[in-house]
Amino acid sequence: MSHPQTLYDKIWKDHVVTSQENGLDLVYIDRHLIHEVCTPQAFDGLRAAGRPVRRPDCTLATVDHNVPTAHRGKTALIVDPESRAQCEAMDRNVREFGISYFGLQDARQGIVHVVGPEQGFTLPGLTCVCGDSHTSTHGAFGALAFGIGTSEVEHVLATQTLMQKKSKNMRITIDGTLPEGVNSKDLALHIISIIGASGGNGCVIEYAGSVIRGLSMEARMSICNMSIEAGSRSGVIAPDDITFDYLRNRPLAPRGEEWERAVAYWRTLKSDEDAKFDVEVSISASDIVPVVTWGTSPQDVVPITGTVPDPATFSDPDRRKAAERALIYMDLVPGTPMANIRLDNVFIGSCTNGRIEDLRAAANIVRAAGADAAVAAGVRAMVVPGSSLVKRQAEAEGLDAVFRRAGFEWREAGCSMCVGMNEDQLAPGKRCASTSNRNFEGRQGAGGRTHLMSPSMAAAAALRGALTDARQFRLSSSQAAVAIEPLTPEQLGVTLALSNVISRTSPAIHQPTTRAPTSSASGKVFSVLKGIAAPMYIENVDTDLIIPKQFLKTISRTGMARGLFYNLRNDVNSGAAVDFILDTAPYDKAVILVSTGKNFGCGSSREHAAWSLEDFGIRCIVAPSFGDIFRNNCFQNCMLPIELDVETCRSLAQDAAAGIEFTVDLERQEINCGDREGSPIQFTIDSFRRNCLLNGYDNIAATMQHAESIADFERQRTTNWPWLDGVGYTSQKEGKSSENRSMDW
Ligand SMILES: CC(C)[C@H](C(=O)O)[C@@H](O)C(=O)O
Ligand code: SF4
Repeated sequence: MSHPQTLYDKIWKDHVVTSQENGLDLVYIDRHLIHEVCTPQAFDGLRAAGRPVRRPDCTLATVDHNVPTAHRGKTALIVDPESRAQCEAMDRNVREFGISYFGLQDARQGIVHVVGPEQGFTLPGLTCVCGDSHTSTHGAFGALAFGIGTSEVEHVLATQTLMQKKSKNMRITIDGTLPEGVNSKDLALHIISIIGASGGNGCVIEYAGSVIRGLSMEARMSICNMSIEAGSRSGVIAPDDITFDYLRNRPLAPRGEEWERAVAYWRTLKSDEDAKFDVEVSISASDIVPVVTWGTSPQDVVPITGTVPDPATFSDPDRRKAAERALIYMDLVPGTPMANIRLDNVFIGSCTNGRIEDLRAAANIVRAAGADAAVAAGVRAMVVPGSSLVKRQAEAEGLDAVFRRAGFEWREAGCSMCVGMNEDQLAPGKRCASTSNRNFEGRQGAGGRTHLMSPSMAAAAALRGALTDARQFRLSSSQAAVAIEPLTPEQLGVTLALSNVISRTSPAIHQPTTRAPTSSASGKVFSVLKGIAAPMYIENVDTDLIIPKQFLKTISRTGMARGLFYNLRNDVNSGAAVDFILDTAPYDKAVILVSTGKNFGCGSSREHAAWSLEDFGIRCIVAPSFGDIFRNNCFQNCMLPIELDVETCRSLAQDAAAGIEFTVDLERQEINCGDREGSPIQFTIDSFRRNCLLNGYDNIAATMQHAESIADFERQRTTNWPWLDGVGYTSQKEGKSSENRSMDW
């Protein structure tokens, strides 16, 4: 009998193109979603090396982070020049490389993680990546979906594969019944508060149990979306009839006989009864209440009926320090009842909670508050649908009217104030109730203060002008929501307004030339690094803190040192430099960073974090643990992330604080400094990564040595899962050849 397997094991096994002796696997990628922030440099890389996109039929593009939400003009009308340049780069790249694209004026445009499922691009059993950390969202379909950095985006565009190390298996089982007024966002935040923001490091989380089985697809997406905030690479939920019902007739889902075949396969995608998980967590649903965050990490969760915690009560010293810092940033005093905290802004939207069910939940609170319900005086409340189709659906149901009547702004689709890369930013010192996923320092705007919560809680907060228990607002039967007519498949594909059809073409596979691994174009290698190390004592240093959003709006890879730790180095209001270790001698020449706090580089997949450190001169980071995507991004840039236990990191930080010079020797895998000579600290790096760094290999060329195996895998894939090939949008606009047709449908 074969070894019992988890769902993750099964998907992984089905996608291994070839296994390396060093424990890494070359994994085939079925679906690649792309957006404008993390791709310009990847396309430039392809162009420079003369490489094509291998599978345009498996790639789908949209614009979301930089788009205005006040209007829907052409790309050329985007006011901010950097935002415009990123969107224009996307317009150009999709055209040049022949990729299906939902541009700014397309009726299907939206946040990449809303668009993929909406179109049936996301399916069970597949591997899905995107240069975005919340790619974990797509795991709700029983897919293995994870975020990657820009170099890996380029790798996938060129090879349709990634060299990956398999993660551990973690299962979180939620049984029982969710109490009334408690929803999937409360559940997601509750989970993170229990396992912590680094609780899922190195793992893929499978969500299981009766509560998960009872959730809608949209609720499951919200939960998988937040997996990254628990430090895990991905979340996954076994597909079932709820999944299949959601997908049936979506524009890119298989049809007819192929649908039947797909469903039969999808039904096998579940963990075997006695499969072993490396980590198991059980949660009782009845323990969960409506929650909000009080601090600057998504793990800082408290019931809305509770009070701001006192850091002195935290036994873990690092946690205590982090809490003290968070309370200063959030301008909160321990013991303050959460429901007494007044607000300036409310943001309802994002890839966590910008779907139709989220907007219905928020609108139901407004309806329940009565005909003269109104946003509290002095509060600015925005509703930003996750996609243009969600917006259209909400308008068909009259939700926009409910919001507008009460004084909410009804906007166009995009990421908006979740990250503030467009005009929608939280002003310094302002406090926002937000349905997004990150309450990091400066996340919604430099100096802004974010409280995370569910859509119903955010709507209730908008009406009261303070954090509020949404259970106060109950719909009477006469106020119950009107009958809901979902958009038809035709509307989802927008075939009436736009003459695109979905066609199954035999996939055009574009092969890059096979080359032996050569030194990377940059010529960078890593062997021995000597120099000053700077200590850092913050837990969960997120990549927003390493480099804030305004520095992601570039289309180049260079000149990013200016953005490094920008909000720690500069006063939020005046922009003037403040004391910061990296601006103080001798640390202004640091080549190594030693973090005593775990989970360094958590959060966003922005490779800009690695680029900015490197541009500053830092090529090695030592920490007790790393965010998975950040760690990979370091390797891609010939930088060395070294994981050591907390005690060793603390002791190295002491040496760093004493200004002692360090030597990091990758060949020997050891760190020497001061009087450690003779008894160096040992570390381990897997042999593949080590070789790449020592020799400065071009990873894409290394992968293309397996060109034959990749082609074999693709042939087998066409036989086993034909629905994964060649499903794409084909423009049938008359008189336009595929070369010169507009991709901005
Ligand atoms: C811009 C992108 C890299 C980023 C992410 O990876 O998450 C963004 O979506 C975010 O939410 O911070
Ligand atoms: S987390 Fe926010 S910024 Fe990132 S993809 Fe989702 S909505 Fe966009």
